[in-house]
Amino acid sequence: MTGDPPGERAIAVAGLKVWLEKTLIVDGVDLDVGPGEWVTIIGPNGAGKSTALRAIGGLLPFQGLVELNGVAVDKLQRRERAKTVAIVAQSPVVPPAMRVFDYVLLGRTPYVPPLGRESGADLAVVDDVLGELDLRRFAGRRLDTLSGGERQRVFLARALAQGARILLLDEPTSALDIGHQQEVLELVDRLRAERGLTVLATMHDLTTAGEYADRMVLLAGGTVVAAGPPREVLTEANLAKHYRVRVRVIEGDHGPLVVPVRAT
Ligand SMILES: Nc1ncnc2c1ncn2[C@@H]1O[C@H](COP(=O)(O)OP(=O)(O)OP(=O)(O)O)[C@@H](O)[C@H]1O
Repeated sequence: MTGDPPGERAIAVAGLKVWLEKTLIVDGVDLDVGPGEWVTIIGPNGAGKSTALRAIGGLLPFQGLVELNGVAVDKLQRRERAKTVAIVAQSPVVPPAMRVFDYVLLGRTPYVPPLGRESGADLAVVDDVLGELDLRRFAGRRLDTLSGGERQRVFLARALAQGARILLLDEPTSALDIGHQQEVLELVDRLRAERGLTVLATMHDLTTAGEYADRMVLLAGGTVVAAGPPREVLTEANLAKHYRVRVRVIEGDHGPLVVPVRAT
């Protein structure tokens, strides 16, 4: 249950084009994500996944339509946008000496009045989020003393403290071992259910991506070349064509298992 009106789309993208340094990187992408849904964008290196995600989050200029909860992202003021959508970047730049609590508190910036300070309510939100993500014991620790998995949870905590219902995750598990990958993805999935979050992610591990996504979008050369439930996207033919690899796709308990096989 998300509390959203039925039939609404949390994210609607049509004809999205993004140029970087005069090069067309995202070339006419269409995609929709329903409230409470988890959609994952996959595709080979350089396909344009991060660029598309950043444009959808309003961080890059683009051509085409991007609506978040029915409002064009480029029409949202910065603060309103931050209350609507939270982005966890692939490798967020963090001040290394900053303490975990202060970093997560940055998520409350859109709620702090100009020239004002965070309220007691903001501090309480941060404390709640730290509790929910099992991070209270790290509240006073410097960010540069955390392990990769702990740091990834802190990035998520900051995004959650923002109070946005749409979460954009750019390779949320790339630096993590399989145990921590699972931990972070389970956490996102639980929060999605409990808070009615909508998730649009990019991921490289195809089997894991397929286990958590309701639907997938395969991007290659800046365009959508396949979209649908994991079973329809993660096919041997699609992966051979767009990743130039030989794989076996085996039916697993929670979706297709993608196993690379030697060419010779
Ligand atoms: N500032 C830039 N100027 C020109 N080209 C850029 C710029 N930034 C990125 N690119 C190019 O845009 C293309 C898409 O990059 P993007 O990071 O969106 O791909 P990706 O699918 O997320 O890749 P990866 O899986 O490697 O993270 C790449 O070829 C990259 O070199």
